[in-house]
Amino acid sequence: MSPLDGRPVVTAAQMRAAEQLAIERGSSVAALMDHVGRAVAEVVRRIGGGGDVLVLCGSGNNGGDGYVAAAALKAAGIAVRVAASSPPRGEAAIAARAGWDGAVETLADAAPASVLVDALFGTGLNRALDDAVAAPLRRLVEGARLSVAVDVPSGVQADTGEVLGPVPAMAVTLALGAAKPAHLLQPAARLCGTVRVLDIGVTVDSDARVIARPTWTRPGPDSHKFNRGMVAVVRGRMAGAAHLAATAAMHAGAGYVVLLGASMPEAPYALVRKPLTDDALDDPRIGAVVIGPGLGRDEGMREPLDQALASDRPLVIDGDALRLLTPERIAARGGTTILTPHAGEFDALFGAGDGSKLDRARDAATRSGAVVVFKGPDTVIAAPDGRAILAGDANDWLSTAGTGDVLTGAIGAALSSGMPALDAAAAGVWLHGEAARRLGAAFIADELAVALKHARGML
Ligand SMILES: NC(=O)C1=CN([C@@H]2O[C@H](COP(=O)(O)OP(=O)(O)OC[C@H]3O[C@@H](n4cnc5c(N)ncnc54)[C@H](OP(=O)(O)O)[C@@H]3O)[C@@H](O)[C@H]2O)[C@@H](O)CC1
Ligand SMILES: Nc1ncnc2c1ncn2[C@@H]1O[C@H](COP(=O)(O)OP(=O)(O)O)[C@@H](O)[C@H]1O
Ligand SMILES: [K+]
Repeated sequence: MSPLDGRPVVTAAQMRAAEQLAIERGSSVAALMDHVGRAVAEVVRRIGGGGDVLVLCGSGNNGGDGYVAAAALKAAGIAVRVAASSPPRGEAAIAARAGWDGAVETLADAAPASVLVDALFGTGLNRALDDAVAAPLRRLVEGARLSVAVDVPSGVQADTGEVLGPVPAMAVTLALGAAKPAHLLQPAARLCGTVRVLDIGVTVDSDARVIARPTWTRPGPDSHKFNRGMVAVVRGRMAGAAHLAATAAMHAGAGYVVLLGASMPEAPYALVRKPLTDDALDDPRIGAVVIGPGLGRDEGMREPLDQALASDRPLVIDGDALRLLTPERIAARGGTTILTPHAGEFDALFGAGDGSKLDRARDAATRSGAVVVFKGPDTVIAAPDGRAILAGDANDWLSTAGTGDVLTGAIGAALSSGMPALDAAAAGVWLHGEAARRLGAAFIADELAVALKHARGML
């Protein structure tokens, strides 16, 4: 469990609005900066192991935080130096600089220290780092035993997770007041190291949150196979993919899983096999229909897809099925739908588009009226009402064939248990991520499908 779990995720503009509200209620930029700088100093003192500290300060308020932190560290008896990229500009940052009574070195001349604090640029970064900043930053991070970024690593675009230039990876990032998208979205998230949210005395709220351990009830004395959740998986051209999704649904805890479009009994015998008929899809006990894994993109596959869309059952649509649809067609369906595209499927369905992965997922959810699980090394789950859930730090070993099919099955199991669509999508993503974390390295999708049961057992 990460300390970020369930925390709000805010953009730079939302953070500025929250800060503005705090200011209207009697605080000031200077007071907030003082609070932040002292809080940063306290963390650096605790994790710095008594080593000497070098604080790098930029021209904006991020730099202001750095000057306050340096003064507080010095007052606490720590050996600390400051180097700046350029002089402070805003009123609060100028006042913070005035509160630092030591020398200010240039970045080019500064020697490394055992602890580096990066307070060059935060949410105000508006262009790539110059070489004159990027090169010394890299040298000083490489020369430090521990590197700590204030708010975001300098060079990272807080809202989009883009990395503007050759930005070095930090060991720790202290997110001020709330997580920002860059703490979860790649490629920036990898450069943040361990992220901790520092309380800065500002109340933030957001309709975007970090994924958290789901609430997913365990079977009880009243449970039977149908009320645990019944999942129907539609088989297509590549039977293995539907099989993986079905196995995943079973190990995610569904009570009854049926593979539609298959008839011969074969192991696992717990998986029921039936022909795909309208009747089979309209079984009112079905809590989720899963279609798409290995379906095939040829015209012949439109018929089973049409059958699934016409059913009034909650639907999880993945893989090839996404290539045969349009957002308008999905929206016209009504009812509960979850889409699980990877980047290629997303672009094909919704267009390449601008904006962050979070913006694009939200836009896709609005257009399709569906919950969209935009997968990848980071996963963004968005609902048509604007709510979003971000999952970072996935196990990169998930980048192997069939793991998406496993995710689809896990989401199907959660949806069939009666969870609302956004919660079900998040529960599936969490379970999938946790199973992958437990498996470690070089696992295959078949093992991942089985390992879901260990993650499910934790809930
Ligand atoms: N608001 C508040 O109440 C509080 C905010 N807080 C803190 O403030 C941070 C946000 O501060 P901020 O908005 O001043 O922006 P910041 O990230 O310091 O840098 C912007 C400056 O850098 C410049 N610049 C940009 N890109 C550049 C580049 N590549 N290379 C070179 N220069 C570049 C740009 O100037 P320009 O050159 O564009 O005129 C601008 O002057 C936030 O992350 C948090 O740490 C806390 O103290 C709590 C209270
Ligand atoms: N580094 C990574 N690269 C690609 N996918 C990743 C990575 N880390 C995690 N994943 C996850 O692995 C799964 C891959 O799904 P997908 O691309 O649909 O595979 P398949 O179609 O073979 O089943 C998704 O859940 C995705 O979020
Ligand atoms: K920074």
